[in-house]
Amino acid sequence: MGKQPNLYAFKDIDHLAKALRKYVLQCQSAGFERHNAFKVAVSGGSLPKTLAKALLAPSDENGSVDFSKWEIFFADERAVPLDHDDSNYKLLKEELLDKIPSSLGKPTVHTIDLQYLDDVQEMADQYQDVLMKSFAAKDSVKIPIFDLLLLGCGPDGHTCSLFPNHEILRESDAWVASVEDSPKPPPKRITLTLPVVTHGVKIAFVATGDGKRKILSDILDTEEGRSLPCGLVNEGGAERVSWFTDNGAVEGVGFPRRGSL
Ligand SMILES: O=C1O[C@H](COP(=O)(O)O)[C@@H](O)[C@H](O)[C@H]1O
Repeated sequence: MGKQPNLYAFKDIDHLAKALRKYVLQCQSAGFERHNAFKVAVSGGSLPKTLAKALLAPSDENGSVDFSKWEIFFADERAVPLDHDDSNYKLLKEELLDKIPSSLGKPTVHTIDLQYLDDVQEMADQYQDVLMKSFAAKDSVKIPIFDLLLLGCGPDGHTCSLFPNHEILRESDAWVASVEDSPKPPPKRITLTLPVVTHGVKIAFVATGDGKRKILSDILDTEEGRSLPCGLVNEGGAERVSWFTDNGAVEGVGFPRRGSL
């Protein structure tokens, strides 16, 4: 059997957040060594709240967050104004960005271009240009390699705005794609594509609560689950993928757990 993703299960969100903090700080150090910056893609949904718990905790033996060298991109974004309740940016802003103390520095945050709200393909192309500018310091960059992608897992196995059985899963050229028919509202979105997600140096899923139990069991324990978007990320990212879960989400899941980071 090939290399496997790592599954970590914690007794509650506080313990998960502590471990997630340690993991992100390790990724941050690796990014700073690699290019004196930390390029991270962040999802919406339930992730920003847990992420904020991890990152806004006081500095500890694992180090401290230096947001001044962070470049934050959206793993997916909904085609809505930035102050709309469906905006992933709004969620991240309220949960995390607005609460960062000045002592931790200010991250660079790459939001969608609002002039393309009515044309999501243009919006995706423009966001891809933003990635190109950030990653393609050398002309030869074929795909952006994020230091870390922080992802959620929907109850249907979607991640980013990569939905089960959607043609977007076959996109192999574009770095950013548009979605006009998302099964989960709102329908219009942009998303990083599967090859970009699976090329990340590290890829972390955060999935908590009883509501995620069934889908985690499908993704991690069954053959069918391998073709779900989260299963495809597991397959492509293998040992570079880590799942941060709580006991409620993985009760009954047979996939072997890792002890510690
Ligand atoms: O629509 C979305 O859903 C997923 C999963 O959300 P969750 O609330 O089940 O964690 C999220 O990762 C994605 O960014 C978002 O646009």
